[in-house]
Amino acid sequence: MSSLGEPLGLNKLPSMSTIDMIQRFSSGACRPRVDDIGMGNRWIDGRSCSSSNCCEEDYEEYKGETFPWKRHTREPSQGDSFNRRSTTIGRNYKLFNGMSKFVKIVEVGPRDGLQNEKNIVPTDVKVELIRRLVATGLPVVEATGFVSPKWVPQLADARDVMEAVRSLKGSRLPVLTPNVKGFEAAVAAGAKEIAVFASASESFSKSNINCSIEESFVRYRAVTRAAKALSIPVRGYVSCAVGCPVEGEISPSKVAYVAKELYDMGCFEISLGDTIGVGTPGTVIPMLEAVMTVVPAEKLAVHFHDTYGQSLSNILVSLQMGISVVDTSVAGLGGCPYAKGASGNVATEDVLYMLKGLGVNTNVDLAKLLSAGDFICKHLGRQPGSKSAVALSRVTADVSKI
Ligand SMILES: CC(C)(COP(=O)([O-])OP(=O)([O-])OC[C@H]1O[C@@H](n2cnc3c(N)ncnc32)[C@H](O)[C@@H]1OP(=O)([O-])[O-])[C@@H](O)C(=O)NCCC(=O)NCCSC(=O)C[C@@](C)(O)CC(=O)[O-]
Repeated sequence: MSSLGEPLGLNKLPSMSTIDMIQRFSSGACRPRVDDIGMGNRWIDGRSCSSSNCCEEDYEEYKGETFPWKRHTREPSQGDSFNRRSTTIGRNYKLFNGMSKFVKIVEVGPRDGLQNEKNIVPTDVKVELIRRLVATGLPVVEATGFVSPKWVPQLADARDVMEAVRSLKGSRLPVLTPNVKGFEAAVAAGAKEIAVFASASESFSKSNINCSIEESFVRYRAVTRAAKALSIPVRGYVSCAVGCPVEGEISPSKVAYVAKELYDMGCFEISLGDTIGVGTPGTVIPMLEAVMTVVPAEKLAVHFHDTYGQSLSNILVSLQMGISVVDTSVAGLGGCPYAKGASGNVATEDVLYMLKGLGVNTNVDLAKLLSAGDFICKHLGRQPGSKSAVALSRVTADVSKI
C-alpha cells in the first residue's frame, strides 16, 4: 500500500510509513449551454518539447526575473523540507522533457479566493491569511484588488489589507487594479506590484469591468504607463481563455490577440485564466499553442478554475509545454462574481502534491500551507476544497489516535 503523503512516481514504489509521512509534513449557474460542452473536446496534435533544465538553474533564473522596466530580484524564500526532498521521478520519459524543475506558484487565495464570498470576511482574518501564506515560502501572494466596492463589496477593505501587509518580507504581494483610479489607490496603500485583467470574451469584459476589450486596452495602457513611471511591475490576466459563460467557446486566436496586447503594453507576465473551468487538455493545448506564437512560454502563467475537475490535467499539459508559473488558491477557494457558478481555483495543496510527485520544486512548505488552509476554512465554516488537504488531515487525525 502506498503512503497517503507520497505521490506515486513512475519508477518508485512507495515506502514511507505513516509516521514518516507525518514527520515529513510537520517541518446564474455556471453550467455551460449544452452546445458548450464541446469546449472540452478537441483533437490534440502531438507536440514535443526538448528543453530540459536543472532545478537550481531554474530557481536562480526565477530569483533574477527581469521585468520590462526594472530588474527585480527576489529574496530567497524560507526553507522547505518538503520540496528539498524532491525526486527526479520520470525524468527519463520524453513526456517530462520540456518541464521545468522549478515552478513558481502564484497564490491568489486572498483575492480570487475570497472575492466571491457572500459574507464579508473581516480584514484581520484576510491579513492573518496573507501572513500565513507568506510564511509558507510562496513567492507571490496576490493580496487584494483595488476595484470598485460597488462591484466587489468583499474587497472594499483593499486599502486596509494592503497597509497591514505591505511590509511583510519574503513574498511579492501584487494587487488587482482595473483602472488608474485603482492603481493610484494601490500605490498609496503601499502596493509594489499590480495586475490588470482583460478578457478574451467581449461579453465577459462588459460584465466584469463594464467596457469592451478595446476600451480595456486603453485603460490598461494608462495604468502600465503610470506603473512604468514608478518602476512598478504589472502582470496581465486574460480571462475566459478557453470558454465564456455567455459566448461559449473562445477561439485560441482571440486569446492570443489579447495576451499579445497586454504583453506589448509592458506586462511582465501574462496569466491565462480558464475563468469558468471548462477547459480540458483538448482545448487548453491549442489555446497555449496559439498564445505561444506571440508571447514566449517563459512569460506565461496558467490560471485554472476546477469546475469540472480538470485543473490538474490542464496544469500538467501546460508544464509539459514549457510553462512554469501556475496560479493556485489555498484550499481551492474562489469563484468570480461575474462568472456565476464558476467554482474555486485549483487548490494550492493539490498542485504542490502533484508537483512533488513529479520531482518539481516550488520552495513552498506544504505543512504550513495546510495550516493556512485550515485557518481560513475554519473561519469560513467549510471543508477545504483540496483533496490533498482532506486526505492529509485524515492521516494526521488517524496517527494522533495511535
Ligand atoms: C472597472 C470598474 C471600476 C468599472 O466600473 P464603472 O461603474 O464603469 O466605473 P466608473 O468609472 O463609471 O465609476 C463609477 C464609480 O466607481 C468608482 N470607481 C471606479 N474605479 C474604481 C476603483 N478602481 N476603485 C474604487 N472605486 C472606483 C468611481 O469613482 C465612481 O464612484 P462614484 O462617483 O459613483 O461614487 C468596475 O467594473 C470594477 O471594479 N470591476 C472589477 C470587477 C472584479 O473585480 N471582478 C473580479 C476580478 S476578475 C477575475 O476574477 C478573473 C481573474 C483575474 O481572476 C482571472 C480569471 O479567473 O479569469
